[in-house]
Amino acid sequence: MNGTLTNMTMHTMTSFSLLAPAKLNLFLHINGRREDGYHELETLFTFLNYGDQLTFTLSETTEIEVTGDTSNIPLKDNLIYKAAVLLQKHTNSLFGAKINLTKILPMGGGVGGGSSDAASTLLALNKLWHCQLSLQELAALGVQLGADVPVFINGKSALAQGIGEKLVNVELPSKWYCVVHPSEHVSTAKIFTHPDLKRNTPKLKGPWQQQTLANDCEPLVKKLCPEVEKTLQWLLKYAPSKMTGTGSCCFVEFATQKEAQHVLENLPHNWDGFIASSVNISPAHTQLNAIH
Ligand SMILES: C[C@@](CO)(OP(=O)(O)O)[C@H](O)COP(=O)(O)OP(=O)(O)OC[C@H]1O[C@@H](n2ccc(N)nc2=O)[C@H](O)[C@@H]1O
Ligand SMILES: Nc1ncnc2c1ncn2[C@@H]1O[C@H](COP(=O)(O)OP(=O)(O)O)[C@@H](O)[C@H]1O
Repeated sequence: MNGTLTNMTMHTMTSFSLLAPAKLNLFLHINGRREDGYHELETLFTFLNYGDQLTFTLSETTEIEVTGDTSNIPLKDNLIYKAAVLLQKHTNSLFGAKINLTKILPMGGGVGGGSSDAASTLLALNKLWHCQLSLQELAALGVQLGADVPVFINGKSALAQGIGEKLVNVELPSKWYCVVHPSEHVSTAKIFTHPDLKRNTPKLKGPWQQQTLANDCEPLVKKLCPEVEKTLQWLLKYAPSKMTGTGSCCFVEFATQKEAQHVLENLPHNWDGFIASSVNISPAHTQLNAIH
């Protein structure tokens, strides 16, 4: 077969799917409030092999269409749509896209669902529209959509500072997590603007592995959301329990899937939950690298 480039039809992908993985904050320290009202953080991000499913199809018009589990979010407020429009304007792209969302992650759960959707949209359309922006350029766009969009664009477990955009990659051992979502939505903005939030934790001195670590949002969220307090208490029967981000999701960590599954099987009926293993490389990046 004559394999020279000139005789080959370049098969460019015009439709593919990407995961928008969940993230966990294995600890979250708040060092202080900045001039712009955002907070200086020190937090450890890892990804889970579990998340929303997004399908992207190239369209010859400039229209951006979002279908599927858009629930009650107006199109203009959907972070998927906002990400697509942001990239389209930034690159003066003449293409559009049809994007379908299968929502798996709880909204406002502290697992980064909306931010991850936005990041996977930027990563996918960068490839679909042949924009060829670097990850740094995409992260600089992404941070305009949310403070934890950059970590999903970067796609590696990371120690983060700044508002969550200054990243140092880390290698963590893979673990199994049981993540529980008490039926309460916690607004990230409400927690960060609350007067009782602990926001004076000093920066870590030395390796994080040798320090006392916590989620500084936990005491306030436990006070405001009794269901979160109950969830953390209930999970303690199995392992040390933590809340991720500003909540409301809480999690316990195990070495094996069997242990995580056991907790899930005993979950009280009014709580949702899932189990997943952690990965240092975002599954969205793994999938993207397999698309030619
Ligand atoms: C707290 C973290 C920890 O990973 O995750 P979640 O709990 O949201 O999952 C993130 O920093 C959240 O990132 P994200 O959810 O994108 O927040 P954004 O939409 O950017 O910000 C929502 C609001 O939270 C506050 N905010 C957020 C991040 C930050 N470093 N300081 C802040 O003060 C601001 O009041 C902002 O208006
Ligand atoms: N595609 C989306 N998926 C989830 N949330 C979205 C989306 N688009 C906009 N949002 C809004 O973003 C907010 C935060 O979403 P999310 O990132 O899931 O929270 P968290 O970071 O706490 O996990 C939600 O209140 C929701 O209204």
